[in-house]
Amino acid sequence: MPPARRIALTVLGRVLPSSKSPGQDVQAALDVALADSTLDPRDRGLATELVYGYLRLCGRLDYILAQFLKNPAAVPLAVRRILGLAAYEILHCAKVPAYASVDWAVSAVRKASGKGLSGMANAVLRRVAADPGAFEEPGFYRRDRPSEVVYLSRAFSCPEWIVSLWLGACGPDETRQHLAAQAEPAPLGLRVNRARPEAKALFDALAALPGALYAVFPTIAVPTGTDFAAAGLNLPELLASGALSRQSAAAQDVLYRLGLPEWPEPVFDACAGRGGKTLLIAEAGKRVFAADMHAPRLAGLPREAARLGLPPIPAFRASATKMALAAPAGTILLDAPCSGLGVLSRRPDAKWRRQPEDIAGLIRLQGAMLEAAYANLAPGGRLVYVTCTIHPAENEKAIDRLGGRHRDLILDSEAPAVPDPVLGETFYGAVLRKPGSCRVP
Ligand SMILES: C[S@@+](CC[C@H](N)C(=O)[O-])C[C@H]1O[C@@H](n2cnc3c(N)ncnc32)[C@H](O)[C@@H]1O
Repeated sequence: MPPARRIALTVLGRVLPSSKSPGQDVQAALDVALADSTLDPRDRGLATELVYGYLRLCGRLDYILAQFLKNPAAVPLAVRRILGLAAYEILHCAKVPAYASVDWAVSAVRKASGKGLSGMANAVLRRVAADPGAFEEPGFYRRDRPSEVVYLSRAFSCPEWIVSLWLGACGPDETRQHLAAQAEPAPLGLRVNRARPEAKALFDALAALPGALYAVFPTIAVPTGTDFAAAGLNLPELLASGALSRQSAAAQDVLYRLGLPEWPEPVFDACAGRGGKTLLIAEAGKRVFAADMHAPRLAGLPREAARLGLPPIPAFRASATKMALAAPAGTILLDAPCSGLGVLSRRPDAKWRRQPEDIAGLIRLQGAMLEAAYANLAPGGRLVYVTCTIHPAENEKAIDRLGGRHRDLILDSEAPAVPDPVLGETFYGAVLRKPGSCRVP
């Protein structure tokens, strides 16, 4: 089997949940598989595209293939995955000729399960390749007159429980926008290091890239696959020198929508993870310190601060549910662990790995964090709550519950979890205030 497909199938086997495993995080599984391999850069790119593309669309691909199989349930899982990956290539990888996808997949099926199924694989994939336009027709997914939830789930490759949740929470129009966004690749988000003197010139050059989707200083979004070299920009060098960082544009945008420049200092980023938002806040000229429950996630922060030419950022391991700040913070940022349903275009594994029963535990954790943060907030201080999900119980209702317990809490502003057709990702945020005036040093 060609190496990029072999790696992609191995990674998918580790990421998608099974009776034996809840499935691994896609980027972690891909990093391990690529580190073990000797793939050239082109094949690494292809393996990455196949893994992410398949995860985005596998619900829809399974449905398509099932229409051409006599008894889909009888086809072994390994064979279904090979067919699904080849169907993804045929329908979505313009650079790979369909005959090449059919060839490798038929040989792989023969190797995995014998000659009988390879004939079936050949026939099915040729039928998929014969009329790709048929799968763009809504009627293809409605032949048996399914419910709206089942139809949307098939056509947009999204589990039924998420479709139902969104229909109930935001109605049919917004649901379709969220569904369309999660079925497309997320753009490449970039953050210009505004602490650098050349920041404005670099921003202007990036904003002028053909196809640039979003450019509001210091944030840029461009389609994946944008040719930076053609515009005279050396992306690896700009990243290595600290002039630029990769960061989802929607993740940056939510902080500005929540009034970042006005947040009182110092800012305590209590769920800093690898420090994406911590570093943005530091680049914006704010004093910031950071914590996370998982120490290894914080390990790269000193290196990142040095890359960006920032002073060292104090960081420590701590649970935000047991916050005990020695000195009060002007702003406490809770970029809370959540179900991630707003960033499925970037993390498509989450829709297959998350289960509806996970939500109750997340709501409890978010509630405990909000409670602890509010208790640690100085009078006049801000509590900024952010999630990357589209789930009212983790968003507005989490704030309502906190407000129900603390009648003095003031809701300063809110960034609702509405669809973003340009950036393809949805964040929620709220800025809460404790009465009084902020007198933090
Ligand atoms: C949404 S991610 C943060 C992403 C990060 N702020 C960024 O911009 O890159 C949520 C983070 O919460 C952390 N976390 C989970 N439970 C926690 C807890 N009880 N206390 C503090 N952090 C926690 C996770 O380790 C994870 O890094």
